[in-house]
Amino acid sequence: MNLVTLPLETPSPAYICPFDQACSYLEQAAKELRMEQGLLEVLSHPRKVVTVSIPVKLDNGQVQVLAGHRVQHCDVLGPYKGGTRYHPAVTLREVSALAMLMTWKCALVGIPYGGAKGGIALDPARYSVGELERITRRYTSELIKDIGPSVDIPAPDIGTSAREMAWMMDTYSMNVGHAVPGVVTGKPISIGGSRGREMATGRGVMIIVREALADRGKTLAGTRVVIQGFGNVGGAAASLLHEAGAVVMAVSDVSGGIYNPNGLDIPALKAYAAQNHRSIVGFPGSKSITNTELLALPCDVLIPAALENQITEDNVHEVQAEIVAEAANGPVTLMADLALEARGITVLPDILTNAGGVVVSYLEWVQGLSYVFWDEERVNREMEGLMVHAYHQVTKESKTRQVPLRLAAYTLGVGRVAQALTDRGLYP
Ligand SMILES: NC(=O)C1=CN([C@@H]2O[C@H](COP(=O)(O)OP(=O)(O)OC[C@H]3O[C@@H](n4cnc5c(N)ncnc54)[C@H](OP(=O)(O)O)[C@@H]3O)[C@@H](O)[C@H]2O)C=CC1
Ligand SMILES: O=C(O)CCC(=O)C(=O)O
Repeated sequence: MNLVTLPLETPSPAYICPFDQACSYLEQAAKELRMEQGLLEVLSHPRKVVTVSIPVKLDNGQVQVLAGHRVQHCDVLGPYKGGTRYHPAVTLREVSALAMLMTWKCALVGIPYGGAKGGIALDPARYSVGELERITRRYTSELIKDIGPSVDIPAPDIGTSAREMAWMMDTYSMNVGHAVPGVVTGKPISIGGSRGREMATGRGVMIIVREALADRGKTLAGTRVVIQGFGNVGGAAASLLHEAGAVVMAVSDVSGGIYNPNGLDIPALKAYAAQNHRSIVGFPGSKSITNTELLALPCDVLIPAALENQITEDNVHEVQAEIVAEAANGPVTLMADLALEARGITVLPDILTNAGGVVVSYLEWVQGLSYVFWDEERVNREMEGLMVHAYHQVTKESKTRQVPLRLAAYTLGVGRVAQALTDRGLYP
């Protein structure tokens, strides 16, 4: 069998490779499942890796060539599914790690998808809207044979939103000659997007945190929460937790954090951020803090909702939370994960905690394929049902196997994919 092997990157001394970490978690699950070595080998490699050059004419007339990736990890359960990231730190190994997480995430929550992820190494803040549109359209054209509603379905991730999904859908549709809403999810409602998708990942985070608190005999009301990241996921989680009575004491974006021990007025903060070019620093009644200080604040629930590798061996001893809820993908490193466990701090793993986004993407795809669109209340109800069910399966698995929640989530997700591979005869 010819397996795709990823090129090595030149690491800085502090570099923690997300793909190596993803493989380590897979290996732990494989050991727990007593998986055969050959099957582990298959699951450790993405099925397909596409890297494209994206030439773009900038507004000043110069031409720049960007690198774009789409990694398809495994499609045994259904079409590949996963977001598209625009961020300067995007690399092929990062995208490959995120694609692998998507495979386990979809299997864990029981939706018929495989895992994929895409990304372009760029800082969207440095490009005009016109430039971003040209970049997105060219990236989509380059991937035209690799995506499609029954092949691979992109969605938003860091640095992208409904706007980019509309450009992707339009470019794909122009190429095939008719409208194909199902080629992306997270698109605007006017072209077949789902009600509830924009808030879905944050809503899922709120639901999982609520369930974890309930297991401890607690409720969201009065729970002290700290959130790193105030974008699609962190912003929605902050709003919904605030609405549910939690005290959101601190939030941050790339420029830094703000803190008020009595709780931030999240609706007022959103209005302030919208007027202030989306930055939150300087919000009246709050104290400015760094992202490093934010992660060390005493609180009940710490929610990293920005990038990977934020809680590491270097700062894990500073964490003063009872629960760390991974809203971002991979925000806690492998070593930090072990240290948190040793200190009795519960980690709600990313493949469970942030799955609300892909669940509503699935509901969007189902609505589009059936040409029947639901109200937001129904979308939220269906999503909540799947998330709560997955949470209880993970906690049960954790008790049965006597393993932390992450390993329990992995054994469920990886186990289902391995079973499907075996049943389909793809792994004789
Ligand atoms: N969107 C989705 O549906 C899903 C997203 N996720 C994951 O959630 C995470 C966040 O994604 P999303 O909210 O969509 O992305 P966004 O681009 O909408 O928001 C990212 C947020 O993180 C902030 N940020 C960026 N860099 C840093 C940093 N170094 N320190 C602190 N904050 C920083 C950004 O600040 P600023 O705005 O100032 O740049 C912004 O507030 C990612 O890990 C993503 O993979 C997981 C599941 C689904
Ligand atoms: O909604 C989707 O399809 C993908 C969401 C995503 O990228 C993620 O869960 O990390």
